[in-house]
Amino acid sequence: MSAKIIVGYIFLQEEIMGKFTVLNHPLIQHKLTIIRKKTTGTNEFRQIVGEIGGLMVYEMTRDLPLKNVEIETPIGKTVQKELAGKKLVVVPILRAGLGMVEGVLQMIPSAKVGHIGMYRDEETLKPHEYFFKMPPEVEQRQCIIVDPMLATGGSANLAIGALKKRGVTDIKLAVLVAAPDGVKAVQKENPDVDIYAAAEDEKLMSNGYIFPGLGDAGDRLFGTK
Ligand SMILES: O=P(O)(O)OC[C@H]1O[C@H](OP(=O)(O)OP(=O)(O)O)[C@H](O)[C@@H]1O
Ligand SMILES: O=c1cc[nH]c(=O)[nH]1
Ligand SMILES: [Mg+2]
Repeated sequence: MSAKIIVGYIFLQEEIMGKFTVLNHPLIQHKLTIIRKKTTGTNEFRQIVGEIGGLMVYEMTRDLPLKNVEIETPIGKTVQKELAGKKLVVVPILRAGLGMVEGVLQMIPSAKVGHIGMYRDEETLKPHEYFFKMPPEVEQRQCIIVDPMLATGGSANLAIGALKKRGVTDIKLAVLVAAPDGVKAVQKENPDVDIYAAAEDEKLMSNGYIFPGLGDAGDRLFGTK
C-alpha cells in the first residue's frame, strides 16, 4: 500500500470511528482521583462529580459559534459577541448521570434538561430503558448526554438511539470514566457522536465493572449500598 493510500485509510477510519477525547485538564484529573478513592463519602463524591461535569462541559463547548450583537453599555454603543446556533439540552442517563447535571447547569444555566432512565441487568449487562422525557423541539437542539460511567457502552448506545428516534441529530457524550470496550462500542454504532471522558481506564472486568474505575457510580452518589 502506498503512503498516500495508508494516510487516506487512516483518515477514513477516523471518520468512521468518531472522535474520542480525554479531557486531561489538571483540575479534572485531581478531582477524579478524589472520587476514585474508596474512602470518599457520598457528600464529597456527589459534589465533585458535579464539579467535574461542569469543567468537562466548559472544555467541550470551546467551539460553540458566536455572533456579533450591538448592545449599549452605560457608556455607549458597542458590538460584542453572544452565543449563536443551537440551544443545548443536557441529558443525564438516570440515575448516575444526575450527579453531573448541577455542575453542567452552573456553566450553562439556560440549558434545558431531558431525562433518560436506564438500568443495566446485573446478569446480562444489557440496558433497559424505563423513562424518557425531553424538552419540546429537542430535535432542533444539541444534546449532551452525561453519565459518569461508559462500561460496555450498552446504556450510552441505547440512549443515543432513543434520541435519534426522536429526530435528534446533534449529540455529544460526556462520561467521567470510559472503558476501552465502551468507547469502541459507541464509536462503532454511533460514529457521528463525539465522546468526551475525564479518563480512559485499563479494562472492563467480566462482571461489567471498570478497572480501576470508581465502583458503582449510582450507589456512591445516592448512598444506596
Ligand atoms: O456501559 P454500560 O455497560 O451500559 O454501563 C454503564 C451504565 O451503568 C451505570 O448505570 P446503572 O445501570 O448502574 O444504573 P444506575 O445509574 O441507576 O445505578 C452507569 O451509570 C451507566 O449508565
Ligand atoms: O464500573 C462501573 C461500570 C458500570 N457502572 C458503574 O457504576 N460502574
Ligand atoms: Mg448503578
